[in-house]
Amino acid sequence: MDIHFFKYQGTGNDFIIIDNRDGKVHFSTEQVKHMCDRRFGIGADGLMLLNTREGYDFEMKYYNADGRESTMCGNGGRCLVKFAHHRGISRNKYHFIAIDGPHDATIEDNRWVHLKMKDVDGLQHNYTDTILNTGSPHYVKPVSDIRHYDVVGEGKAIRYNETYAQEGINVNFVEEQAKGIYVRTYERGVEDETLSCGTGVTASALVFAHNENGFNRVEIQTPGGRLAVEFEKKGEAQFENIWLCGPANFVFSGTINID
Ligand SMILES: N[C@@H](CCC[C@H](N)C(=O)O)C(=O)O
Repeated sequence: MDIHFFKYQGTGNDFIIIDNRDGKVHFSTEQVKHMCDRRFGIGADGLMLLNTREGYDFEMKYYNADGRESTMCGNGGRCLVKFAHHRGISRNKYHFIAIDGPHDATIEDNRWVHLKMKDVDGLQHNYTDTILNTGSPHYVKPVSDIRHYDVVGEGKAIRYNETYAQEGINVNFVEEQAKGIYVRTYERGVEDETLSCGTGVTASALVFAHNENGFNRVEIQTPGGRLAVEFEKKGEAQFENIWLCGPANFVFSGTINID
């Protein structure tokens, strides 16, 4: 079977996207894993289907590079909005459905995509570390000298410890900078460091705000580029009106045979 695909990236978190508005595509875990493979396939951190859904502009279906359907992907959501726009779904404000519920999004000056994330209520603490869910589960750990930090080794140790081994967790390492925070993420389902993780930088920004009262916009630097997270802090561990903002770009398109 030949599959026509589009490749997008948001701050270096890269995705294969397929327009499945005719509902013809149903992939197995092995097929998704093969397409995401960087040597034998197209190469990507994840794959998304743009499906139709009554009452919404579209439905987002997301798979990790390991081939399994997963929870919300923030950078993926931003890329899918740009893709929808490029495919002629033109809106001032997009309203789509993902696995964690409805999302709104806008495209600013044809460049940055602003994506509204689900409300967050409840942070768990483990000494200086914080665990929270921003659509996907995240572990946030403050570190120093982040550019030389062993993200893969330390990320794996947390992701595979006995608390998280079964369900998995994404692990974010965060260092405060003169302006905002620097975040590096070990991603579940990719089982490696990615250049950026949208739900991860959202989680890190909320933790940063949680520790440092008063912020409502956090500037974020990741290895793949710059993002920002805006939000309203409603209570000690309650956040609403959370927006993940950053670039999302088309890279290339093509056809792959997956027989
Ligand atoms: N890259 C993503 C997160 C994708 C889901 C994650 N790997 C998981 O399984 O929880 C993002 O930008 O949020």
